[in-house]
Amino acid sequence: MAAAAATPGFEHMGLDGRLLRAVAELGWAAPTAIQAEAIPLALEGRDILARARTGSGKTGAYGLPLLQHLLRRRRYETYVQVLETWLSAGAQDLERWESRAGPVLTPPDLPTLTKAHSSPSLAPEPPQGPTIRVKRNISERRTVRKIVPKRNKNLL
Ligand SMILES: Nc1ncnc2c1ncn2[C@@H]1O[C@H](COP(=O)(O)OP(=O)(O)OP(=O)(O)O)[C@@H](O)[C@H]1O
Repeated sequence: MAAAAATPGFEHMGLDGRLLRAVAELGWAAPTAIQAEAIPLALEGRDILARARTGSGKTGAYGLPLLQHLLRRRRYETYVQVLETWLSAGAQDLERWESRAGPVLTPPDLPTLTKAHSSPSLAPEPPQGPTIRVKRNISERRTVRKIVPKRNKNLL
């Protein structure tokens, strides 16, 4: 698709660097006419009704702003969306679901959502080691902790 004559490059549109790299990899040196008009307006959040002939680059005209919007979404929104997808899919096994969705959710050159391990595990508790009792002396201003192994509990 030929770019519009004298059209500034994609880099002047405020597109995310990752999209600029993708566009360069596609060999798109400059936006087509419909892209040059539509992308800046779409990035501003304006509603657009556009018409251009087939093969004129309309897909990029709406696709690039759409991708930019998705890339800029806050992590929390993405997290909620991932959870909703997971729940609606009815997957029983989070690990299996992640192994399927992981490559889609976190392409190698995008910032990743790291998995948190703070939730309680459903796996049976591992055998406990020696019991350690903690005694706090709350009568003092500073909390004093005494850690006394069970075998020395007679010291308490
Ligand atoms: N800025 C650009 N520079 C060079 N090539 C481009 C550019 N934008 C799109 N193209 C290429 O032009 C071709 C046609 O683009 P595209 O399919 O987006 O057009 P379209 O207007 O959406 O077509 P249709 O009306 O058939 O849906 C594709 O091969 C696409 O990769």
